[in-house]
Amino acid sequence: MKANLILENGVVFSGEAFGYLEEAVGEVVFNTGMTGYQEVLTDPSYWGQIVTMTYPLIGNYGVNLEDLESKSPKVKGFIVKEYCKNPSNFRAEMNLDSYLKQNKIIGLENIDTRALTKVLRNSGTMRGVIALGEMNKEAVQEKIKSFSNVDAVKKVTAKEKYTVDGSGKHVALMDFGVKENIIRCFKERNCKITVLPAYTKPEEMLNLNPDLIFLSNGPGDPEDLPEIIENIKALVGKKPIGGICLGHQLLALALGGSTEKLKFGHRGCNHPVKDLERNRVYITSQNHGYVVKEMPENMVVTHVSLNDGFIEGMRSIKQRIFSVQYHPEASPGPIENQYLFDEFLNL
Ligand SMILES: NC(=O)CC[C@H](N)C(=O)O
Repeated sequence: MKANLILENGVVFSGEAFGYLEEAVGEVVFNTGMTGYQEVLTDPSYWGQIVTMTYPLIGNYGVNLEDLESKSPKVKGFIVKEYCKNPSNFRAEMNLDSYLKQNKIIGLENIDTRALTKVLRNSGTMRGVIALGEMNKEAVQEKIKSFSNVDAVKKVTAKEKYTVDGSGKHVALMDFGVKENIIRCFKERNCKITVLPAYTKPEEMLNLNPDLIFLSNGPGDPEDLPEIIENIKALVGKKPIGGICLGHQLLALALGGSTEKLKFGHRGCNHPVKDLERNRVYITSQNHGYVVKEMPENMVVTHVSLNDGFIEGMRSIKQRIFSVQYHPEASPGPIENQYLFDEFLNL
């Protein structure tokens, strides 16, 4: 079925719909990973976003039900140059089309994803609509204007607290839309993990008497979460705190720093980052549209992006706080950054 991606600035890309045939509106972003589409689809940080992959053939190893970062796909729509109809892999349980159909997510193929990516890089991330058939300009603008992602964290956080058993250190993990592999990485280190809903009060966190408070990744703009920022302020100095991505941004805001929106974000598994403490460069997995702009007082920068120089990590030895903007848990991407989970636990 013919379908169009219509961007906020009026640019239209025509292709064919696959997956679940229902119109979608969201923020259009690109991911430069060559592989890892299952992990991208199910990463809750993509809530509210239509993701386009720059790699031209997606779906060739199919979909299994093991490599998921949450129970279901979280993207609003998925755009590819070509999706593979006949995957070949011993773990494949279905193809991408069936997976998207089952989960009510629209796909769009035969799009010149390189041209689309160039538009987003030149003009910046913008909202867009995947429309089935024609849609007039007014209707598009109407849909785009009414789109909001401020409640994203509420939609993806755990509804209730739950525990993952372990005999080692106790991690109280605030779930803003946590990726499963973060939990797996703590599990591999024998941790007991208590996963708590995003709006859990600081007293309840402290009553657990954890060894580490951990702030997860998650969707949306960190500045849309003032109540959570206040809750984090009440935890600072009382327990060691670690954070990844949204967790890192919220920590920066709670400590008096600021964040800003990047022109087109960092999304992919091939982003070079320099660890300034080790004087080494690592290739990292990333998915962020916001970044820490002004550092909080008393925090030092530990990691920087070698693509554009933005802050990728920060630490306070005195307050036992350490957080990174990128994804040391990988999934998808290189696993060489998982040493940071030991650093979180060393806090
Ligand atoms: N992966 C994340 O936690 C993303 C954080 C935030 N939503 C951003 O886009 O910057």
